[in-house]
Amino acid sequence: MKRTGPEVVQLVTSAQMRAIENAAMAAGQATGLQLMERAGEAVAEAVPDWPAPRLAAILCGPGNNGGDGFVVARLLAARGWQVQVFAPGWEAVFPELGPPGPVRARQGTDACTNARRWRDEGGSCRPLAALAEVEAGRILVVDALLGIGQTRPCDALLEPYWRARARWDRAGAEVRTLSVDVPTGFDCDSGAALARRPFEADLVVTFHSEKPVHAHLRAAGVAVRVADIGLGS
Ligand SMILES: NC(=O)C1=CN([C@@H]2O[C@H](COP(=O)(O)OP(=O)(O)OC[C@H]3O[C@@H](n4cnc5c(N)ncnc54)[C@H](OP(=O)(O)O)[C@@H]3O)[C@@H](O)[C@H]2O)[C@@H](O)CC1
Ligand SMILES: [K+]
Repeated sequence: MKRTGPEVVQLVTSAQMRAIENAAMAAGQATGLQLMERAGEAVAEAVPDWPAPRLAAILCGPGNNGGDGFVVARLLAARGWQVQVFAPGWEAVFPELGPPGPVRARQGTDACTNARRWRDEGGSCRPLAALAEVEAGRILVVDALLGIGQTRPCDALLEPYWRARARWDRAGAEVRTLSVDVPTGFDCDSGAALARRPFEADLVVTFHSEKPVHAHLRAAGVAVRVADIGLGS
């Protein structure tokens, strides 16, 4: 019997990932918007085809990780999913979110372009606190709150999710969880927790290469999928 050694995975840090993306964009290989679209497509492809009724609760943060989430929202809605987007910091694009809070999305980004596209195609957003109103049923939670850009504690962003999750679990809801790139609450490069209770993903879809955090997650039994978004090897 042929013996095989442990799988060797090439890990890429957040800074290396940004350099790879910037080099591809500078070389005209892809625009940031195209990379974001491919990232969102890869996540949407990883979503299981659940029978209806099924709700995708998509949590979109203020940066480009949130931008990936808006792409996923659009693609899942086109696939017939009921979609609700919860988007802290996006009050400038979605007035229904009410007055601005402490988290603010930056304007003029690729994430902003995708937030506007979601709005222009008829999508709306709700504040994170409204997660508590989601009826317990078959729920897919897509965590696009924070990705490789997270460097500081984020308990305030996760608290509404954990409160809603406790209620869903008590009511016997069928909940699955998917994180875009990096589960919210983890430092990408050290794998250290940035929250008392980081997001717990059944599946993480990351792009181009695994980052150090993914080795920690895989060791803990989390499924990690690496998607090719056309950045070369
Ligand atoms: N072309 C590309 O680059 C591609 C990127 N892609 C995707 O982009 C992701 C990286 O995007 P990113 O760099 O915008 O970082 P991200 O993780 O969204 O967070 C930064 C934002 O969050 C904020 N923030 C941070 N901590 C916070 C906290 N505790 N609580 C509250 N807010 C907090 C922070 O705010 P600030 O620090 O400015 O106050 C900033 O606004 C990457 O993971 C991948 O998913 C793909 O589409 C492929 C192409
Ligand atoms: K995430």
